[in-house]
Amino acid sequence: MIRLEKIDVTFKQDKKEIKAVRDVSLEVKKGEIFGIVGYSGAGKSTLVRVINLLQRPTNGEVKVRGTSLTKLNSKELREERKNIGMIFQHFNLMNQRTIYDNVDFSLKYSKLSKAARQKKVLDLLKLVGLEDKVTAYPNQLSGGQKQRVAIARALVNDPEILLCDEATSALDPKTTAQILELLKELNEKLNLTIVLITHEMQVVKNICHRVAVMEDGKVIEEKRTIELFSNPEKELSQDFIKTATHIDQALETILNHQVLSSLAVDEELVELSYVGNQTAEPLIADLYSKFQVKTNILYGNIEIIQDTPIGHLIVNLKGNSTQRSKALSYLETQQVKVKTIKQTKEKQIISLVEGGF
Ligand SMILES: Nc1ncnc2c1ncn2[C@@H]1O[C@H](COP(=O)(O)OP(=O)(O)OP(=O)(O)O)[C@@H](O)[C@H]1O
Repeated sequence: MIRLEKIDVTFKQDKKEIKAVRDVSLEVKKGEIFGIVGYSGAGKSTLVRVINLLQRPTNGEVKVRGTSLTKLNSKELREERKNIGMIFQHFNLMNQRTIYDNVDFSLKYSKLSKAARQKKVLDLLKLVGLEDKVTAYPNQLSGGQKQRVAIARALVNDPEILLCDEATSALDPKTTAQILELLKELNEKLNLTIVLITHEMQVVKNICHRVAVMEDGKVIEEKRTIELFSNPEKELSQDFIKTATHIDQALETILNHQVLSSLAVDEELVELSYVGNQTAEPLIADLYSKFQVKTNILYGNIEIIQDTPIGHLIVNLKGNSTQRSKALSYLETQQVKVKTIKQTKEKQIISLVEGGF
């Protein structure tokens, strides 16, 4: 549906060049929800605006349904853009007009009859759950409701593509979840292709099928969401995942907590992660029966991403170092990823004791 080929965007500012997007190639398939995630300044907004040529690339090709947008004249481009709706963080509604008029405005050049046009607007407002707000004004609506109006407006020309530029960033978590649910519904009902940019991995986790991670204008990792969550390769991706699974907060709490973080010589603090339907309990029971290693779970979290559970645990393993090492190897044979967070080196302690401490 969308193909970006070797896109560069360079801005010139006070004789300085800012390379906002560097050599990005991406493909988004029809009916897909594709996420672009990155910190502020990574180039996400610039890249998403390239898709409908709100931002012309300095180099590279933008193809939508096989058509090269950069080669179209302005009339052809206007026509092609009808196929691409867009919503923004701050909704961009016209405050002096009613909700009905805000949606209807985008049909200004449509060839629909008056009755068909009216039906279209009312149907869309119903689709986004605002049939009772037809005569209200934007400042009488909540943030979530305003975004619903913006979604209705973006869909008025029956586009196949919806671009979402930080569409939930101004909303509280509950409203964010409701808007994401609506986007998911529209994706399924209308087979709408959605490209969504965000700095929140939580958003990606909830609805994206695939995701690209951007840093410094480049796409540094791109894969299915489940794969990114189960096997993030780049450090930045790992950081993002930690914020979505809350494992970073858990670790901080544990490491700052004297009782939790102080380890005896036969203990080890370990992070375990696993994907799929296995649960941790039988494995943990195995660690005791097979290797006499006792496991104390300090934190546990299971995310369901596209119907697949992904588990993260922080555990304290207690046993002698040979037993612990065998237990960890065993976990790895069971497709559990193991990362030691903290251990007390026995040798160090022995040498301190021998040294008279
Ligand atoms: N019109 C412009 N002129 C000059 N520089 C720009 C322009 N638009 C964006 N930039 C710069 O390009 C870089 C990428 O900005 P962009 O807005 O695409 O990033 P982003 O990842 O969307 O960040 P944010 O979420 O904060 O908007 C930044 O350094 C920004 O300052």
